[in-house]
Amino acid sequence: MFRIVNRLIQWTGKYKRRIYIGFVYAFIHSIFTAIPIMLAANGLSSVLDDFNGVKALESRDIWIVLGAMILAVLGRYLFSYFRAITQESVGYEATADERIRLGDILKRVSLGFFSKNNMGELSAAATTDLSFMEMYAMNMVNTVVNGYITVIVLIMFLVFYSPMAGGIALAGVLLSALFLHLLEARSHQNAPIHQKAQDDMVESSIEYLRGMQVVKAFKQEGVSIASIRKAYNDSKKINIKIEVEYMPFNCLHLFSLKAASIAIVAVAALLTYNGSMGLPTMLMLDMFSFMIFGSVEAMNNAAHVLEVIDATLDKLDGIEHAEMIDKDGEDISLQNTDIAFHDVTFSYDTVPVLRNISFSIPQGSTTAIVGPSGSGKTTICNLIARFYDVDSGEVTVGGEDVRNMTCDSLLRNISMVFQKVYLFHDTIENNIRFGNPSATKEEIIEAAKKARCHDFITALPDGYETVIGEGGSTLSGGEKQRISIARAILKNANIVILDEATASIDPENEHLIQQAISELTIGKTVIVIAHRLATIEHADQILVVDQGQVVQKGTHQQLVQQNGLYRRFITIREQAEGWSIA
Ligand SMILES: Nc1ncnc2c1ncn2[C@@H]1O[C@H](COP(=O)(O)OP(=O)(O)OP(=O)(O)O)[C@@H](O)[C@H]1O
Repeated sequence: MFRIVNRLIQWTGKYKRRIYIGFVYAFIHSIFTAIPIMLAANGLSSVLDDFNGVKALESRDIWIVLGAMILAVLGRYLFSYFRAITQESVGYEATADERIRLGDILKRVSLGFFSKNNMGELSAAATTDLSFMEMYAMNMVNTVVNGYITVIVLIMFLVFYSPMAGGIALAGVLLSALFLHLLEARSHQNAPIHQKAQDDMVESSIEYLRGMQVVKAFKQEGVSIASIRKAYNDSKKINIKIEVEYMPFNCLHLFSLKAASIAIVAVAALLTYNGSMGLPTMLMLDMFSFMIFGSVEAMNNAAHVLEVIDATLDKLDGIEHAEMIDKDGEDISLQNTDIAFHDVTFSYDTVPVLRNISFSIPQGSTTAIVGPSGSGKTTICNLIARFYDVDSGEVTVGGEDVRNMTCDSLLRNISMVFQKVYLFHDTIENNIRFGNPSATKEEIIEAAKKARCHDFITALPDGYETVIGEGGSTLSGGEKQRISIARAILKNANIVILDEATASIDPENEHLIQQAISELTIGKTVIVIAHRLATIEHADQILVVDQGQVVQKGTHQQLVQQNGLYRRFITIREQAEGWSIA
């Protein structure tokens, strides 16, 4: 238990000093807890002396005892307050820092990390797991360390009056600690299972909500509900299993403390009966016996919670030690935006996706990448942005190997417009501002105008302040696309990577999107995964990709002369768009 508490304290990093100061306050608080009982016993002793005619009780003595008791009680609450304000907020502050740290790390790991790690697990780490830490971390430090500080201080007082009673109290605490240790061992096995059940619950809930449209369209509520129900059921089962398994240890832990209380009362009574202890001391020991273990009784709950915290810290450690793709990168300012692939080979796992690819894209030119689905077009774009690292060969931007650069310094130069637009659950203004956090409102409106979205935004009741539903669900596909282009226009990076929409958009929207893209790409180095004939035809260079290789390279005029994949591809597109090769 103390190992985990220590780990927890180390996790709080720069705040741990406040935790240690809190321990000192807890120690003083415990002394003030014992003092009123001693004073009450002293007062009672004086009353008895007066009653027995040994020494007359003076009113001054009564006032001194009463005053000291009031001061001790005030001292107790004061130090309890000091401890709380010093320690309690550490959990919230350390958790907030951890969330920011996780965000930074996740931004800098390879995208492969997200395929290898379960999304439910990652989401739970940043949400439910950290909320659990937020709520319980300091609570546990208080329960365990401050609890034992209180019990040790009270045992010391007890030993002062009766070594035997003190010995019994110590034996009770040690015995209860043994049962707690056994409970902890069980908990250690159950905590990861408990956490996995939690992660599965988060994962299936996210999956269910994400897939709601498909679920409804295919009337398959039953199928998706089955997996969510299984996750909830598993979580219920593990919680019941934990309760049942812990019951005997909980009982033994409490029994050993209660038995020690009773034994202290019995010993005190016996010593008083023998005449070796006065009545006031006996009453004081009785009072101690009822309150001494109060601070350690709740330790059984702490044992389990600490095991869950331990498993959570393991998980956070795993994320924190994830390899950052740019850990050796430097902040480099590019002199130009020429892009080149030199004999690049890449695989997501072991199966090669790109094989020995070489090409170059001069600054300011437009390159269209075409090819069948799954041929590797998106992968090429992902390598330019260094979402992954190549297996062999080299990708250079502005003559620099992208592996020499930090993600931030590389991505400063790149704007990406994805086919699948993601808008945050925030105002339209903030969604556009994402392209440049320091942009003024005027610059945002300017970008929105260029992206042809100003008119529809101002027609909304809250205009730029309109909060977009999660994933942009309150806007049409074309509107979302234009907002994402406004975001990229605002970023004003010199390289634009564009994944042209394949989904059919109505002609009016398509026209507006094309105008927005023209504004975005003026004077830039453009790489476009192209589907529209007009885009392909007007590109300065076309790369035809097939099965992970660049099989043809040239302008439209050059490639249509060749009897290759490009010609077949264009014929199919012409049929789809009703064109013919000139
Ligand atoms: N994250 C990933 N993990 C593993 N394999 C992947 C991943 N992304 C893509 N692939 C595989 O790599 C290959 C190339 O995919 P890529 O997305 O680059 O093709 P594409 O030409 O862009 O396809 P499309 O036109 O359908 O978008 C495909 O076989 C795909 O299944």
